[in-house]
Amino acid sequence: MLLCIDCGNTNTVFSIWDGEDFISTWRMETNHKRTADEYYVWLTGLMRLQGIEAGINSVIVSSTVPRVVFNLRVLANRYFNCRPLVVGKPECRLPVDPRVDPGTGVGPDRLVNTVAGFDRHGGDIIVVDFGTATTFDVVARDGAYIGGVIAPGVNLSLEALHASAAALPHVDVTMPEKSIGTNTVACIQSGVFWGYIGLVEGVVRQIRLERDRPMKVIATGGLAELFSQGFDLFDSIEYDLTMHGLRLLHDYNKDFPA
Ligand SMILES: Nc1ncnc2c1ncn2[C@@H]1O[C@H](COP(=O)(O)OP(=O)(O)O)[C@@H](O)[C@H]1O
Ligand SMILES: CC(C)(COP(=O)(O)O)[C@@H](O)C(=O)NCCC(=O)O
Ligand SMILES: [K+]
Repeated sequence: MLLCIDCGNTNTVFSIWDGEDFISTWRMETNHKRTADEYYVWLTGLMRLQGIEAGINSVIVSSTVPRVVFNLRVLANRYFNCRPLVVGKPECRLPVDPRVDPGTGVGPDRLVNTVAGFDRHGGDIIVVDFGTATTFDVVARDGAYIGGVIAPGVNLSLEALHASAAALPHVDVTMPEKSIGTNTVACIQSGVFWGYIGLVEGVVRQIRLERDRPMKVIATGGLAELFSQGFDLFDSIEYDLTMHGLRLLHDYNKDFPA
Protein backbone atom coordinates (compact mmCIF):
# COMPACT_ATOMS: atom_id res chain seq x y z
CA MET A 1 0.00 0.00 0.00
CA LEU A 2 1.00 3.58 -0.60
CA LEU A 3 1.29 6.25 2.09
CA CYS A 4 0.86 9.84 0.82
CA ILE A 5 1.94 12.68 3.10
CA ASP A 6 1.01 16.30 2.40
CA CYS A 7 2.74 18.55 4.88
CA GLY A 8 1.46 22.14 4.93
CA ASN A 9 2.58 24.95 7.20
CA THR A 10 -0.35 24.27 9.58
CA ASN A 11 -1.37 20.63 9.15
CA THR A 12 0.11 17.40 7.84
CA VAL A 13 -2.31 15.05 6.11
CA PHE A 14 -1.65 11.33 5.66
CA SER A 15 -3.59 9.07 3.32
CA ILE A 16 -3.36 5.40 2.45
CA TRP A 17 -4.05 3.89 -0.96
CA ASP A 18 -4.31 0.38 -2.25
CA GLY A 19 -3.49 0.83 -5.93
CA GLU A 20 -6.03 3.40 -7.12
CA ASP A 21 -8.35 2.73 -4.19
CA PHE A 22 -8.43 5.28 -1.42
CA ILE A 23 -8.41 3.60 2.01
CA SER A 24 -8.25 6.29 4.69
CA THR A 25 -6.90 9.71 5.71
CA TRP A 26 -5.76 11.36 8.96
CA ARG A 27 -4.46 14.78 9.91
CA MET A 28 -2.00 16.06 12.51
CA GLU A 29 -0.50 19.43 13.34
CA THR A 30 2.74 20.13 11.47
CA ASN A 31 5.73 20.05 13.81
CA HIS A 32 9.27 19.61 12.55
CA LYS A 33 10.39 18.26 15.94
CA ARG A 34 8.18 15.16 15.67
CA THR A 35 10.32 12.04 15.25
CA ALA A 36 9.86 9.06 12.93
CA ASP A 37 8.99 6.92 15.96
CA GLU A 38 6.22 9.30 16.98
CA TYR A 39 4.74 9.34 13.47
CA TYR A 40 4.83 5.56 13.35
CA VAL A 41 3.10 5.00 16.69
CA TRP A 42 0.38 7.52 15.78
CA LEU A 43 -0.15 6.12 12.30
CA THR A 44 -0.23 2.45 13.23
CA GLY A 45 -2.59 3.21 16.13
CA LEU A 46 -5.07 4.82 13.72
CA MET A 47 -4.65 2.05 11.16
CA ARG A 48 -5.34 -0.57 13.82
CA LEU A 49 -8.46 1.31 14.95
CA GLN A 50 -9.81 1.09 11.42
CA GLY A 51 -8.76 -2.51 10.94
CA ILE A 52 -6.26 -1.69 8.18
CA GLU A 53 -3.84 -4.57 8.15
CA ALA A 54 -1.91 -4.68 4.90
CA GLY A 55 1.55 -3.15 5.03
CA ILE A 56 2.81 0.11 3.58
CA ASN A 57 5.60 -0.36 1.07
CA SER A 58 5.77 3.02 -0.72
CA VAL A 59 5.76 6.59 0.54
CA ILE A 60 5.41 9.93 -1.27
CA VAL A 61 5.87 13.25 0.50
CA SER A 62 5.02 16.83 -0.44
CA SER A 63 6.16 19.36 2.13
CA THR A 64 5.99 23.14 2.20
CA VAL A 65 8.10 22.91 5.39
CA PRO A 66 11.59 21.68 4.42
CA ARG A 67 12.59 20.79 8.01
CA VAL A 68 9.97 18.05 8.43
CA VAL A 69 11.24 16.06 5.48
CA PHE A 70 14.19 14.58 7.39
CA ASN A 71 12.05 12.71 9.91
CA LEU A 72 9.53 11.65 7.26
CA ARG A 73 12.41 10.09 5.32
CA VAL A 74 13.47 8.23 8.45
CA LEU A 75 9.86 7.06 8.89
CA ALA A 76 9.83 5.59 5.39
CA ASN A 77 13.30 4.03 5.64
CA ARG A 78 13.03 2.59 9.13
CA TYR A 79 9.45 1.45 9.31
CA PHE A 80 8.32 0.91 5.71
CA ASN A 81 11.64 -0.18 4.30
CA CYS A 82 11.49 2.15 1.32
CA ARG A 83 12.98 5.36 -0.02
CA PRO A 84 10.27 7.99 -0.10
CA LEU A 85 9.59 10.00 -3.22
CA VAL A 86 9.82 13.68 -2.30
CA VAL A 87 8.01 16.12 -4.59
CA GLY A 88 10.28 18.91 -5.76
CA LYS A 89 13.44 16.79 -5.55
CA PRO A 90 15.09 15.80 -8.84
CA GLU A 91 14.23 12.11 -8.38
CA CYS A 92 10.51 12.92 -8.41
CA ARG A 93 9.64 13.50 -12.05
CA LEU A 94 6.74 15.67 -13.13
CA PRO A 95 4.67 15.00 -16.24
CA VAL A 96 5.33 18.60 -17.38
CA ASP A 97 8.02 20.91 -15.98
CA PRO A 98 6.90 24.19 -14.42
CA ARG A 99 7.44 27.29 -16.54
CA VAL A 100 8.67 29.87 -14.03
CA ASP A 101 11.64 32.23 -13.69
CA PRO A 102 15.00 30.42 -13.67
CA GLY A 103 16.09 29.49 -10.16
CA THR A 104 12.58 29.82 -8.71
CA GLY A 105 11.38 27.11 -6.36
CA VAL A 106 7.71 26.26 -6.64
CA GLY A 107 5.85 25.03 -3.54
CA PRO A 108 5.53 21.24 -3.93
CA ASP A 109 1.86 21.45 -2.91
CA ARG A 110 1.29 23.66 -5.93
CA LEU A 111 3.00 21.19 -8.26
CA VAL A 112 0.85 18.39 -6.84
CA ASN A 113 -2.36 20.44 -7.19
CA THR A 114 -1.39 21.15 -10.80
CA VAL A 115 -1.00 17.45 -11.59
CA ALA A 116 -4.31 16.58 -9.90
CA GLY A 117 -6.27 19.46 -11.45
CA PHE A 118 -4.96 18.65 -14.92
CA ASP A 119 -5.84 14.97 -14.53
CA ARG A 120 -9.42 15.75 -13.57
CA HIS A 121 -10.16 18.82 -15.70
CA GLY A 122 -7.49 19.15 -18.38
CA GLY A 123 -5.55 22.39 -18.86
CA ASP A 124 -6.46 26.08 -18.68
CA ILE A 125 -7.54 25.91 -15.08
CA ILE A 126 -6.86 27.81 -11.86
CA VAL A 127 -6.50 25.81 -8.64
CA VAL A 128 -7.26 27.78 -5.47
CA ASP A 129 -5.95 26.19 -2.25
CA PHE A 130 -7.12 27.65 1.06
CA GLY A 131 -4.25 26.66 3.36
CA THR A 132 -2.00 28.69 5.63
CA ALA A 133 -1.55 30.81 2.55
CA THR A 134 -4.24 31.03 -0.12
CA THR A 135 -2.59 30.02 -3.38
CA PHE A 136 -3.80 30.27 -6.97
CA ASP A 137 -1.98 27.88 -9.30
CA VAL A 138 -2.36 28.52 -13.01
CA VAL A 139 -2.22 25.42 -15.21
CA ALA A 140 -1.58 25.81 -18.95
CA ARG A 141 -3.29 23.82 -21.67
CA ASP A 142 -0.47 21.23 -21.68
CA GLY A 143 -0.62 20.72 -17.90
CA ALA A 144 2.37 22.91 -16.98
CA TYR A 145 2.35 25.02 -13.82
CA ILE A 146 2.97 28.51 -15.19
CA GLY A 147 2.84 30.57 -12.00
CA GLY A 148 0.10 32.02 -9.89
CA VAL A 149 -0.71 34.08 -6.85
CA ILE A 150 0.08 33.80 -3.12
CA ALA A 151 -2.17 35.67 -0.68
CA PRO A 152 -2.30 35.53 3.12
CA GLY A 153 -4.50 32.69 4.33
CA VAL A 154 -7.86 33.43 5.90
CA ASN A 155 -6.83 32.43 9.43
CA LEU A 156 -3.50 34.19 9.04
CA SER A 157 -5.32 37.45 8.26
CA LEU A 158 -7.54 37.02 11.32
CA GLU A 159 -4.56 36.20 13.54
CA ALA A 160 -2.61 39.18 12.22
CA LEU A 161 -5.43 41.57 13.16
CA HIS A 162 -5.65 40.10 16.64
CA ALA A 163 -1.87 40.07 17.12
CA SER A 164 -1.25 43.62 15.95
CA ALA A 165 -4.29 45.58 17.14
CA ALA A 166 -4.67 45.70 20.93
CA ALA A 167 -8.47 46.08 20.88
CA LEU A 168 -9.26 43.41 18.29
CA PRO A 169 -10.23 39.96 19.59
CA HIS A 170 -9.59 36.61 17.95
CA VAL A 171 -12.51 35.88 15.64
CA ASP A 172 -13.49 32.74 13.72
CA VAL A 173 -14.21 33.18 10.07
CA THR A 174 -17.86 32.91 9.09
CA MET A 175 -20.24 34.49 6.62
CA PRO A 176 -21.63 37.61 8.34
CA GLU A 177 -25.33 38.43 8.10
CA LYS A 178 -24.65 41.98 6.90
CA SER A 179 -21.70 43.68 5.29
CA ILE A 180 -21.96 46.65 7.68
CA GLY A 181 -20.87 45.28 11.04
CA THR A 182 -22.46 46.90 14.09
CA ASN A 183 -19.97 45.43 16.57
CA THR A 184 -16.25 44.70 16.48
CA VAL A 185 -16.57 40.97 15.82
CA ALA A 186 -19.08 41.53 13.01
CA CYS A 187 -16.82 44.21 11.48
CA ILE A 188 -13.84 41.83 11.42
CA GLN A 189 -15.91 38.97 10.04
CA SER A 190 -17.23 41.22 7.31
CA GLY A 191 -13.76 42.49 6.44
CA VAL A 192 -12.29 39.05 6.10
CA PHE A 193 -15.29 37.32 4.51
CA TRP A 194 -16.16 39.99 1.92
CA GLY A 195 -12.50 40.82 1.51
CA TYR A 196 -11.83 37.21 0.52
CA ILE A 197 -14.79 37.01 -1.83
CA GLY A 198 -13.44 40.14 -3.52
CA LEU A 199 -9.90 38.78 -3.51
CA VAL A 200 -10.89 35.52 -5.20
CA GLU A 201 -13.14 37.27 -7.75
CA GLY A 202 -10.53 39.90 -8.53
CA VAL A 203 -7.58 37.53 -8.87
CA VAL A 204 -9.53 35.08 -11.07
CA ARG A 205 -10.82 37.92 -13.30
CA GLN A 206 -7.30 39.29 -13.71
CA ILE A 207 -5.77 35.89 -14.53
CA ARG A 208 -8.49 35.20 -17.13
CA LEU A 209 -7.88 38.63 -18.69
CA GLU A 210 -4.14 37.98 -18.87
CA ARG A 211 -4.60 34.49 -20.35
CA ASP A 212 -7.41 35.74 -22.59
CA ARG A 213 -9.40 32.51 -22.46
CA PRO A 214 -12.00 30.80 -20.31
CA MET A 215 -10.48 29.01 -17.33
CA LYS A 216 -12.22 26.74 -14.86
CA VAL A 217 -11.59 27.41 -11.18
CA ILE A 218 -11.08 24.39 -8.90
CA ALA A 219 -11.01 25.00 -5.15
CA THR A 220 -9.54 22.88 -2.37
CA GLY A 221 -8.90 23.30 1.37
CA GLY A 222 -11.31 23.31 4.31
CA LEU A 223 -12.48 26.87 3.80
CA ALA A 224 -13.44 26.50 0.14
CA GLU A 225 -16.98 25.54 1.13
CA LEU A 226 -17.47 28.70 3.20
CA PHE A 227 -16.67 30.91 0.22
CA SER A 228 -18.82 28.96 -2.17
CA GLN A 229 -22.15 29.32 -0.34
CA GLY A 230 -24.37 31.24 -2.70
CA PHE A 231 -21.47 32.43 -4.84
CA ASP A 232 -20.28 31.49 -8.24
CA LEU A 233 -16.56 31.55 -7.51
CA PHE A 234 -15.67 27.93 -8.23
CA ASP A 235 -16.56 25.38 -10.88
CA SER A 236 -15.85 22.62 -8.40
CA ILE A 237 -14.60 22.01 -4.86
CA GLU A 238 -12.38 18.98 -4.32
CA TYR A 239 -11.09 18.37 -0.80
CA ASP A 240 -9.06 15.36 -1.90
CA LEU A 241 -7.27 17.17 -4.73
CA THR A 242 -3.76 17.20 -3.19
CA MET A 243 -3.98 13.54 -2.14
CA HIS A 244 -5.21 12.56 -5.60
CA GLY A 245 -2.22 14.40 -7.08
CA LEU A 246 0.24 12.64 -4.77
CA ARG A 247 -1.16 9.24 -5.72
CA LEU A 248 -0.92 10.13 -9.42
CA LEU A 249 2.66 11.39 -9.08
CA HIS A 250 3.65 8.21 -7.27
CA ASP A 251 2.18 6.08 -10.06
CA TYR A 252 3.76 8.28 -12.74
CA ASN A 253 7.21 7.83 -11.18
CA LYS A 254 6.90 4.03 -11.12
CA ASP A 255 7.59 4.10 -14.85
CA PHE A 256 11.10 5.51 -14.34
CA PRO A 257 14.15 3.69 -13.04
CA ALA A 258 15.25 4.88 -9.56
N1 LIG B 1 -13.28 23.71 7.65
C1 LIG B 1 -12.50 24.64 8.21
N2 LIG B 1 -13.04 25.64 8.95
C2 LIG B 1 -12.26 26.57 9.53
N3 LIG B 1 -10.92 26.60 9.43
C3 LIG B 1 -10.34 25.64 8.72
C4 LIG B 1 -11.08 24.61 8.08
N4 LIG B 1 -10.21 23.79 7.43
C5 LIG B 1 -8.98 24.31 7.65
N5 LIG B 1 -9.06 25.39 8.43
C6 LIG B 1 -7.96 26.25 8.88
O1 LIG B 1 -7.35 26.76 7.73
C7 LIG B 1 -5.94 26.90 7.94
C8 LIG B 1 -5.22 26.15 6.89
O2 LIG B 1 -5.46 24.78 7.02
P1 LIG B 1 -4.74 23.70 6.12
O3 LIG B 1 -5.49 23.52 4.85
O4 LIG B 1 -4.54 22.48 6.94
O5 LIG B 1 -3.36 24.45 5.85
P2 LIG B 1 -1.94 23.94 5.38
O6 LIG B 1 -2.15 23.02 4.21
O7 LIG B 1 -1.21 25.19 5.03
O8 LIG B 1 -1.31 23.22 6.54
C9 LIG B 1 -5.66 26.39 9.33
O9 LIG B 1 -5.56 27.51 10.18
C10 LIG B 1 -6.88 25.52 9.64
O10 LIG B 1 -7.13 25.48 11.02
C1 LIG C 1 2.78 29.30 -0.79
C2 LIG C 1 2.99 28.24 0.27
C3 LIG C 1 3.54 28.89 1.54
C4 LIG C 1 1.63 27.58 0.60
O1 LIG C 1 1.79 26.66 1.64
P1 LIG C 1 0.60 26.14 2.59
O2 LIG C 1 -0.38 27.24 2.73
O3 LIG C 1 -0.01 24.94 1.89
O4 LIG C 1 1.24 25.73 3.86
C5 LIG C 1 3.95 27.10 -0.26
O5 LIG C 1 3.44 26.60 -1.46
C6 LIG C 1 5.36 27.60 -0.47
O6 LIG C 1 6.12 27.70 0.46
N1 LIG C 1 5.72 27.92 -1.75
C7 LIG C 1 7.03 28.34 -2.14
C8 LIG C 1 7.00 29.54 -3.06
C9 LIG C 1 6.16 29.33 -4.33
O7 LIG C 1 5.36 28.41 -4.44
O8 LIG C 1 6.31 30.17 -5.25
K1 LIG D 1 -1.77 23.07 1.11
